[in-house]
Amino acid sequence: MLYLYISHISPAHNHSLQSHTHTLQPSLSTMEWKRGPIIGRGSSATVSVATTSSGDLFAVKSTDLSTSQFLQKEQHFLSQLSSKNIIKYMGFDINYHNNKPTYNLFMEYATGGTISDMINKLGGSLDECLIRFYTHQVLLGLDYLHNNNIVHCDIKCQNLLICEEGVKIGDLGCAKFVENDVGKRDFKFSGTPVFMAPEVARGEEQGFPADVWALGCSVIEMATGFNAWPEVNDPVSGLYRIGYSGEVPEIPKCLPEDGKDFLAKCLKKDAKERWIVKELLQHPFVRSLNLSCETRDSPTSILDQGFWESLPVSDASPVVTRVVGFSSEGPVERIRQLVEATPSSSGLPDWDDEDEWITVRSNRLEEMNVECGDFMFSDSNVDDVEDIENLVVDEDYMSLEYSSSPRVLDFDHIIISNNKELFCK
Ligand SMILES: Nc1ncnc2c1ncn2[C@@H]1O[C@H](COP(=O)(O)OP(=O)(O)OP(=O)(O)O)[C@@H](O)[C@H]1O
Repeated sequence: MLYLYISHISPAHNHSLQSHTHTLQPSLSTMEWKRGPIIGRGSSATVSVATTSSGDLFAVKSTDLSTSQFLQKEQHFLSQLSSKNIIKYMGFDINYHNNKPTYNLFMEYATGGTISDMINKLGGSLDECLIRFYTHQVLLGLDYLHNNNIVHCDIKCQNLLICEEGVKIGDLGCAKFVENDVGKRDFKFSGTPVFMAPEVARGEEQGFPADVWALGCSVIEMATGFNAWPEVNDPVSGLYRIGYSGEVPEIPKCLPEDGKDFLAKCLKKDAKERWIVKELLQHPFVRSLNLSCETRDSPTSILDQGFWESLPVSDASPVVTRVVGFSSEGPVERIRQLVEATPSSSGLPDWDDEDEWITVRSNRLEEMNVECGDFMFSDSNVDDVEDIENLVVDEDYMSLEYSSSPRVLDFDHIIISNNKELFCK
């Protein structure tokens, strides 16, 4: 395995948590933890890998306390859920980061990144078998949520996380209990415009069928590498088109017949005609998974070693962003409000300005050699690393090959993922 994370923690910026710890889970509430490199950014928060003092990795999703309503909502939902297809909750706390009160949500670290990352890694689209497999896993997660009366409201490949046991649904910041909307004229709706179902774009309702539509859009992204409405450039015209044009997204020709049929069932314009998750779980597209895929040589299972190689850190802001609105205004005013609710106005801190982290992923550092106490990098992109104190590496790093002229670096503290400390200067 080839993950490599280097955190650059100068003594002045060492944010082990001592203050305001309110975690629900004793495992993290009583332990210090250390924030590592940023592994993802969304419109409402920044996600970093983190490590406990015993070297266990987890993910921490953080934002300013003052703008943490989505994160607190996510905590509320995640803390009540337990499913192998929903990202596992591990607690939360509030601490000071850059002298600002910061809300941190702890969850399991999805070592494989997101399905979006996987699409990029595999050259812009996924193999048919992988699509079947991932779709099945997402359906299982949705089935669990819907059985618990929860609509996710923001299903998209960027929120589908690849863990060792399979795909798990993440980012429950937009989720809601469905009965809360019954009879309300001013229900809140949220999500990402190009994944929104027509009834959501029109501000009518956002129930279980909206998650099914978004799953259909996600399958299109898995198959083509593009969102379901590739010609849509801005959310205003996008929401008009989705809500009022009567069009449905184009079904990718590259999908097999059962895949096309599956999508047709997900992308019914009329929410009442759309198949529900339980029906889709019986659809041949996901039912035939084992028959058609098990014997293939290609890496169709996420358990294949190759799939666990490092994925690039997602630097780009999301292509399409989360929006929130109310249905009581007319569509024009509502859509205008949605556009104004883009990340730049979300209050998300500019974590780019932080200087305490250097993020290095293994795909930039494959040429590396390890000697006792020293690490050598041949990657000229690694700059300003003299003060690195802490290195977290997964197993097997010793087998990495080194070539070309290396730079030699010293580290004070080295941890590998099986919790053994190897070398200390
Ligand atoms: N548990 C995790 N393990 C690994 N990576 C994660 C995890 N959670 C989130 N990420 C990464 O961080 C990114 C942002 O996370 P998330 O979507 O939860 O943030 P957000 O602010 O709620 O985003 P959105 O723009 O959808 O509202 C994800 O796309 C993913 O790349």
